[in-house]
Amino acid sequence: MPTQRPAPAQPASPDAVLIRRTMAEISPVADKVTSYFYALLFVRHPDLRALFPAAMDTQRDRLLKALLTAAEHIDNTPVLVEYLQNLGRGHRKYGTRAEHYPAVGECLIGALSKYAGGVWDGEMEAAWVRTYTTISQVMIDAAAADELRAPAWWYAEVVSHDLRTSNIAVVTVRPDQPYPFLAGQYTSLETPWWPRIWRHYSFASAPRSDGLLTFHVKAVPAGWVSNALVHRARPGDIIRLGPPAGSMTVDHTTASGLLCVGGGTGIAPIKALVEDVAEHGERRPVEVFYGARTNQDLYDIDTMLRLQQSHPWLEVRPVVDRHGLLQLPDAIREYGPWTEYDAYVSGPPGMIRSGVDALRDIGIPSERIRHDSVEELVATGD
Ligand SMILES: NC(=O)C1=CN([C@@H]2O[C@H](COP(=O)(O)OP(=O)(O)OC[C@H]3O[C@@H](n4cnc5c(N)ncnc54)[C@H](O)[C@@H]3O)[C@@H](O)[C@H]2O)C=CC1
Repeated sequence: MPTQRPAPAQPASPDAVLIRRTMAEISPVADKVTSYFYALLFVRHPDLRALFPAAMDTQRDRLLKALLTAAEHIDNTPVLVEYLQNLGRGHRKYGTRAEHYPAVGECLIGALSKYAGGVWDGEMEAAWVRTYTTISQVMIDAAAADELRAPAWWYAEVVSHDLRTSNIAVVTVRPDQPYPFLAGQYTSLETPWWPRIWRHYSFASAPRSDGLLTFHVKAVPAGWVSNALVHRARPGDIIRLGPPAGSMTVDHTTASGLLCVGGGTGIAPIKALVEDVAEHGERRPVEVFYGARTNQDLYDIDTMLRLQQSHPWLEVRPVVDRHGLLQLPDAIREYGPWTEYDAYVSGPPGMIRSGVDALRDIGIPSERIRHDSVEELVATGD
């Protein structure tokens, strides 16, 4: 998930125009395109079925969505290349190999040509072939480069499980081999109970000398992985981890302050960023706004206040919603000025959206606002 970048000023390329025309045509029938795409893929290439989860409903449209997002933003090269490299590296854990890409491309084009029949012609097909070839080559190259330096996945043993509220757990694991990452990044995680279903979680601590990794997990309704991690996982269980990803990391080349906004379990990477600044001993001002729906939802406030006690440069402000009214963006506006700060925003998508708007309104330029969330970021870079 790249951080935000300004949109390129150039007009759309001819291929991008054709790609977008296809997208406009298929958007009312996107579900049908997805079903047909997977049907084609599994009928023509039954060996690929084993790379996907037994029940396809939860991530049925993830592959197609990622492909279409990438295709749509084909002109926004820096954002796209970073996104695709990440995607290519991340695909190693599924067992994806270079020879699988043409099969997927052929079924993608098969599904698009069927449902975009009204506008589909040779020129459009050629645009998709070129675009898909570029996308897959970036992913294949990134995976090949990663193979030389990192495993496709890590096993990790749960060493502690701390149920903080009825639906939030702090889970600590020990990877089977060194796991290099940066504070502010996230990983993908698979539990033994739902094979091949992977979910993203941020590291809740900066890298530690004992090599342990901690995650904050909230069980969400119908969240298979999150419910298993909160209600079922126990010390001794073995999970799998994908590679680290994300660029919401601290820029140690500047001395600017950090304005951190964390909502709910989105506080996890913010805590890691605070520890990172502490370890670098830079004494930069760090202001944390920690938002939650209720007092009880501030499940990590004790840790954050302890950090504040040990670090005079750190200010932690809990912000609890009032009568169901969301408070976080307003709270940021009340303080400041923030012109000398870099901003870090982490939490639910709606909070990121309104948080980023609030930060821009008070004069923080987009390039100084960092947050995770692939689709939104690619979209704002549009
Ligand atoms: N577990 C992890 O490592 C990480 C989780 N996340 C994401 O953080 C989210 C956490 O969810 P919950 O704890 O259930 O959060 P929540 O729904 O309880 O909300 C947390 C805070 O965000 C505010 N908020 C929510 N929606 C808002 C909106 N539309 N506009 C303004 N403010 C809004 C709330 O007022 C509250 O202060 C999830 O979406 C998760 O994917 C993000 C980064 C890391």
